[in-house]
Amino acid sequence: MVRTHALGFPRFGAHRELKQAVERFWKGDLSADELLQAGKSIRAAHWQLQRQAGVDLVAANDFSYYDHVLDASAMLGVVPKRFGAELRDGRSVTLDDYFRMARGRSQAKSGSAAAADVQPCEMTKWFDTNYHYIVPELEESQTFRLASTKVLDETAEALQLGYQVKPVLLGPLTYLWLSKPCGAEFDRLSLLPRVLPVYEEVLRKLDARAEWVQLDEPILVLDLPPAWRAAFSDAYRHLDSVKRGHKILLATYFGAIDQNLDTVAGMPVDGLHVDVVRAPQQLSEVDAALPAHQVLSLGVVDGRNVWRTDLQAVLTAIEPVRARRGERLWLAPSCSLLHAPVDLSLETALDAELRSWLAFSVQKLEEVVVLSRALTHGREAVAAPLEENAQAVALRCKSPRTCNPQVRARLDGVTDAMKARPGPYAERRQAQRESLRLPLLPTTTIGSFPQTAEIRAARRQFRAGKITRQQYVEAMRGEIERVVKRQTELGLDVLVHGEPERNDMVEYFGELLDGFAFTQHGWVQSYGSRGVKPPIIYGDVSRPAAMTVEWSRFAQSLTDRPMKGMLTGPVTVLQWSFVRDDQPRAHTAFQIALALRDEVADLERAGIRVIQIDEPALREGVPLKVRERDAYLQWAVDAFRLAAGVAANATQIHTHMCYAEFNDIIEAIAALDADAISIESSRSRMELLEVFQRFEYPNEIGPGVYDIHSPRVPSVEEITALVRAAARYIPAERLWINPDCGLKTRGWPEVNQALTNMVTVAKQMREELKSSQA
Ligand code: MET
Ligand SMILES: [Zn+2]
Repeated sequence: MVRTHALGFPRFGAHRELKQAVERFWKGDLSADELLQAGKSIRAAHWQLQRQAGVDLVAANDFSYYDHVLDASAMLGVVPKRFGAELRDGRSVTLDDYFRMARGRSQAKSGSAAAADVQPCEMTKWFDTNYHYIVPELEESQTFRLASTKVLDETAEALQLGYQVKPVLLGPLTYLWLSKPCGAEFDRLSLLPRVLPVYEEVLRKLDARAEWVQLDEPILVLDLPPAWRAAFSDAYRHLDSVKRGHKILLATYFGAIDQNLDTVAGMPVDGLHVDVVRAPQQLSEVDAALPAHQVLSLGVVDGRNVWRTDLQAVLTAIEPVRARRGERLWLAPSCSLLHAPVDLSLETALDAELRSWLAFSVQKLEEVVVLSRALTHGREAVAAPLEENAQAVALRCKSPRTCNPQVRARLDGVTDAMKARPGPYAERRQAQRESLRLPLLPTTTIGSFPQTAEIRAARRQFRAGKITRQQYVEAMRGEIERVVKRQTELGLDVLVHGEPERNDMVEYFGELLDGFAFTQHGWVQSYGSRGVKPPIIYGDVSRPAAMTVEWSRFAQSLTDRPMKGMLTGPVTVLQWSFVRDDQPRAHTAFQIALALRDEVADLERAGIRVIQIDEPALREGVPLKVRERDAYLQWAVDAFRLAAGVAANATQIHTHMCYAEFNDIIEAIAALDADAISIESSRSRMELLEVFQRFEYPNEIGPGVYDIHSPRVPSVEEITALVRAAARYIPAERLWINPDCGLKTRGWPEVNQALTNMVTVAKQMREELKSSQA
């Protein structure tokens, strides 16, 4: 028999039951007991779904009330000082401690410590996914102790319900790698000997009926420093020597093990899981290197995307492995299904053809089970499902809906000249000065203004057919008028229309482009209780009609000041969607770029003189492997340039980036050749300034001076200090003053105050500069 298992299942629930429960708990509408009860029934439901799909081993401890890395911190007793000293020695981490670390507060019981605000732990992206984890903060003198029994409890729970269960833990090396030092830098690897005893204790206490324990070490697909590689062997040798009865499955995913293979193959673990969707080339290598007595678990179904697997192709690739390895071959999705929606059968609005191309978590597990039966009993044993699968795969391949000959022809005709503006920056700058007549240190915002309850209500009513399109458009125009008037009163220099008509910066464009589909329930967790519903790009992308021009034209008609057109860039649209897997990502990015290029041209024709193309996701697309980075940056930059290249010299192209550190890709950012960039900096101020010290950014730049992730209003003094600091590295003639990001999540009172302060600073500094020049 070829065993099947899941590395992890989505936690949210198909109807986001967990999100609702957790948020009600935070509000105080649910007690801790009720929340725990909700968690229990969600876990039971998910195990049930896995069993129904036919999987042999279900996962436990893949569930989380917020984040699995935070769960690991709780297990190891890693609680930074500011969350309470008494936690350091002795007591277990409670639900309140846990949520305070995650978000600065727990339940809103007024007056209690749980409600008091404290600086939460930082959040950052989990490898190259859109999932954000809570970064562990470690001290050089850090001690560890078993401070949460979650993994033991959830394993017991699954056993009690009669499941064959495989508890999942974040591995010790990956845990240390993902952490950051609190305070001075030190070698996190030095903490390994202190972490291991807690893992040891967990292994000792885990119910022996859970035969296999999965330890996730995704850092094994990174280019690891030699010391880390060496530490792996030591750590796992140690765990192997202390474990009693359990077997360890070491799980890697998101890429090839590459140069870490020698290390991995020599480790005394009982099994290894590898991702052969992202890295099919490693299959034969790993199979050859791994000793025959070890289990090889192959991740053959894409855990990161929504397409059905070509089952026959997979079988052809893995049948030889089965012949060699026998019972010691296992099958699973490539990684945890955390990154995939739950169940396709809930999608009743998708057309039948498109649906037949897709597989969500439940369907992916069913695919794994069919593959296992084919290997165990021969392909004939599953002839019907294989045939049905082959037909769907073939139909998708042939479907005219995936291929638009005009788009392909246009892509073939793209020239280098199309990826460059007509003139160099110096020439453009001159032309733009004459056309825009902006003051020194111009002020602007990033695009969105608060999405008020009225705006959201109007959109809901329109979608539900309760108001007409005309009424909806009138409501949005009213909002645009208000926002333009407000900006004029505030004295901003380059205005925006406020994006009231956009629910989401990618969805808005996806809905207006051909080649995109949308789901009703295709949620994936983004962080904590937040989810996103990424569009599905299934076909060649084209733009049937202008997408933003009427809104921008209307907004510009209300003012003499320049109105910024506002587009989402090709790489961001790509990154935040489920992308087709039947052509290179770069091709899809270029198709989106061509559609945006037409939009840029149309905006220009409509009299828009400043156009911003947002690329907040440019950084997160950077591949995990160093050797793949240049190729990515090349096409990502090219896609942006293809979209922007059509603009005349006098049209000012802006871009915007946030959500990440940009130090290591600053050259690529400069290569975008945008006339101006606004970039998040108020949270990572020092780092950004360091970059400017090292690298002279050639065009105009607006480092954010207002942290829009917080309700705090920055004072005139704070903003002044930030602008002065930036002016040390960037000549004032090339400096803009703007917030970190869009204002859509903020409230009007704070926005009014913060922007008033921002404009005050700009005016004061202009006077200062004038008198110093005089
Ligand atoms: C995540 S970047 C957001 C940019 C967008 N223009 C906005 O202002 O909301
Ligand atoms: Zn942003």
